[in-house]
Amino acid sequence: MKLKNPPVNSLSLEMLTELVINLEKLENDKAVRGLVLTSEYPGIFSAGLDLMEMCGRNPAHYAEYWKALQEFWLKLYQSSLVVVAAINGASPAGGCLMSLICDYRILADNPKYTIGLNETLLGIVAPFWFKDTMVNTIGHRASERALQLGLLFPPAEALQVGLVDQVVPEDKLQSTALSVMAQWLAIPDHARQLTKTMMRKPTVDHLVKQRDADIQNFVSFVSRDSIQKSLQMYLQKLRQKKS
Ligand SMILES: CCCCCCCCCCCC/C=C/CC(=O)SCCNC(=O)CCNC(=O)[C@H](O)C(C)(C)COP(=O)(O)OP(=O)(O)OC[C@H]1O[C@@H](n2cnc3c(N)ncnc32)[C@H](O)[C@@H]1OP(=O)(O)O
Repeated sequence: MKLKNPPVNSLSLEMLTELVINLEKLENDKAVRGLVLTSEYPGIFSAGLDLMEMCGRNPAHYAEYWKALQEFWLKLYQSSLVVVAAINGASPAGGCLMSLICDYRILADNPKYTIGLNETLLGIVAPFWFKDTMVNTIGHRASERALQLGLLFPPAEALQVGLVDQVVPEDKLQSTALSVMAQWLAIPDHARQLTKTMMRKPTVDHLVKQRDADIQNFVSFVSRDSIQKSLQMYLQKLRQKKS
């Protein structure tokens, strides 16, 4: 599955909705057992959540957006398919989250392709289920440091901390993803799927139990004037970077 939402594959409401529909289709197709997630645009895997969905909108929109993000996370995290992320570009915040919910992550070796949950740099806070997903991957101490500092790791550091499973030359990314997929598909589906469910259930239950409260938290947090100002300033900085 190729992410395709120019210019930076930000996770807009429309993109999240399409991703969920496509995932459902693949899950229901008996001929499909695995999925490689990559970007149509080498250089950018995904810029994460679409900041335009979080700026200057009304509470009903924020609630709808957050619910769609939760839905996407729940679908992909619980997918019965083998999901391999072939990360061919920068992967900040929601882009990193999307990689973390796959079963295996391969990052192309390019110093520009940084990955991490950098929310604090925007003056916002990674919600508990982003944090849980990261802790499940790299452990508590490394997550605490990475989350507080909003670290974006270049490939060698991402590998060292365990945020990705493999770093490979850019031209070997897709072939490596296919050989990793073959290795995972050699395991009987039912045994692998039950194991995945068992490993992920506590994290899934944590969100499912608090879904509505989490939406309310997001809506009231993002509606604050101070948060709106931080997000606007961040967007301005991104735009000024060009000039
Ligand atoms: C008690 C505690 C209570 C806690 C309650 C918690 C409640 C929840 C809190 C809220 C949590 C919200 C979580 C958010 C997670 C996120 O994902 S936020 C998004 C973070 N993303 C980023 O920081 C990435 C920003 N982008 C970049 O760094 C770069 O764009 C790039 C490296 C991806 C690509 O660089 P480059 O190729 O040079 O492109 P640019 O010129 O920078 O960008 C082109 C174009 O795209 C726009 N853009 C970039 N990113 C985004 C984005 N994420 N959303 C929307 N738009 C984006 C950028 O502004 C440019 O636009 P223009 O062409 O200038 O118009």
